[in-house]
Amino acid sequence: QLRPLPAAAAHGGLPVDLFSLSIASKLRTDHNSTAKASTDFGQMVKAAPAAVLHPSTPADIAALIRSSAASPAPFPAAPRGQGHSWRGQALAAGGVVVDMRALGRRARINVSAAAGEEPYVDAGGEQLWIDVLHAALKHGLAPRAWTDYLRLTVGGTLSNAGIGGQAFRYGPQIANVHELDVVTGTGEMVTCSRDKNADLFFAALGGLGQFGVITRARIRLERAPKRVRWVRLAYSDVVSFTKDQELLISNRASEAGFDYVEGQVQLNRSFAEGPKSTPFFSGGDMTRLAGFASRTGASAIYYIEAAIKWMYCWSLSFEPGFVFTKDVTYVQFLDRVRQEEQVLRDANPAGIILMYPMNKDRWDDRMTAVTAGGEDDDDGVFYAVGMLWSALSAGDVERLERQNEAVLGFCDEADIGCKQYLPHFTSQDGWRGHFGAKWERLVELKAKYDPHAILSPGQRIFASRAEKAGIASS
Ligand SMILES: Cc1cc2nc3c(=O)[nH]c(=O)nc-3n(C[C@H](O)[C@H](O)[C@H](O)COP(=O)(O)OP(=O)(O)OC[C@H]3O[C@@H](n4cnc5c(N)ncnc54)[C@H](O)[C@@H]3O)c2cc1C
Repeated sequence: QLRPLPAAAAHGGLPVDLFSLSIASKLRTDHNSTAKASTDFGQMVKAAPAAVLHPSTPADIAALIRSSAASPAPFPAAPRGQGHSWRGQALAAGGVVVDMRALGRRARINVSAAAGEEPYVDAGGEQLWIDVLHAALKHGLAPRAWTDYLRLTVGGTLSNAGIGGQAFRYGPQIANVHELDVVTGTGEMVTCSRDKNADLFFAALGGLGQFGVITRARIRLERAPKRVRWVRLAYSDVVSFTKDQELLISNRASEAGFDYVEGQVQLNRSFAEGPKSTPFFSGGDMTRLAGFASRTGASAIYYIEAAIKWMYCWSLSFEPGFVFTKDVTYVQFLDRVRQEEQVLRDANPAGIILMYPMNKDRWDDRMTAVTAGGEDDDDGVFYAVGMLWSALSAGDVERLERQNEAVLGFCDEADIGCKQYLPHFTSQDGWRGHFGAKWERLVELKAKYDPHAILSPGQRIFASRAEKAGIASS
């Protein structure tokens, strides 16, 4: 059952004059359109917008936002990419959801591969990473930093960070962007980069949609390998597993050809409950792994997943005989989660745990995204741990939420410097703690670029003027 998003629909509805603007024909108010924009991938919350905008150009988005900003009661507006959020981050209760994918009906991916110049791609914020990949590959090129799953939009992942197994080496996707076009919360269309309107550039990258709508990103490209060797190494103890992960992300190893390093934890019991084979592991491999798990009595089997351009001999401590390799095309490798997703959906497992080792120095601290660990951490390594649970039956959501809270509570008590990726808080104190030293700057930039708190209200970081008035009068 979907829960209504609390405290979000406090303003007085859309001003009628919005429908007299040039964008009127692009606003949909029918039930189908608003219902689709009322929830997201997580299906845990719902909040209906009054209308959905199908923009043809970034100027349409600017017109919408200007109209809100000029109204005596500004209404919320949220860009929606693929809606692959799960806490209502792309919803706009009573306001307008901007269906970014409508922009992509025009070809908005342009690759620049002039001889002697560093190649890049200009991609619309609404474009899917899989389409960016295919466009770049026509020139033998590809972006360097990926999410594991490619059917997410450029604007959606750049608003968070965009992490995957390449981040230890190249940083998250936000660290691989040269320039952005952004429509701010005052309806201005601004081009920004490290040298031009730099405060907006750094704010928007990892900015949870709070400072502007990203309508174009210039993304760094490099020559794409045709094939890669995809490797999985199995471990029965977590200490050897993490020691080897950290060895593989060290400079020495990455210079030796490792482009991608990720970890996966498979709970012992899931050998009985999970799929009998996967696109990577054959039925025979799974039987051997299940035997290994039961022989060692380990509560979990840990895999390092890596991609290398050539086979490399290294003093790793994986279980002898438990190295699995596959030679695949680069596209098969990057798009591997697509196939695995189907298998996992059919097998209906309760979830998977991923562990990505990261080098902190590949993250640019001027950007809004925050990372775990303190400045005094000597080794500069932190882990992104993804606990991807699915609720399969009634009561599961509450149970899983309690489980997540317990994990966060444990990290707190054990003083493990931990930050949420794709964060969710119900109070501003929670957000203040999340952003830490960046919070005051964030408040200043919000006042500059979205003074009426119009944008992406589903993140629930800043209250709109109407909400503040509601809070004051209640
Ligand atoms: C199956 C699945 C796999 C995933 N895999 C990964 C992964 O490997 N790595 C990773 O880092 N993350 C991953 N994620 C998380 C994902 O990156 C985020 O949920 C991301 O926001 C999804 O992009 P989207 O296009 O669906 O964004 P939406 O859910 O549509 O939007 C997310 C937020 O960004 C805002 N927004 C959307 N578009 C723009 C824009 N153009 N400009 C400014 N703000 C915008 C929205 O208003 C909202 O607040 C995954 C999520 C799912 C469901």
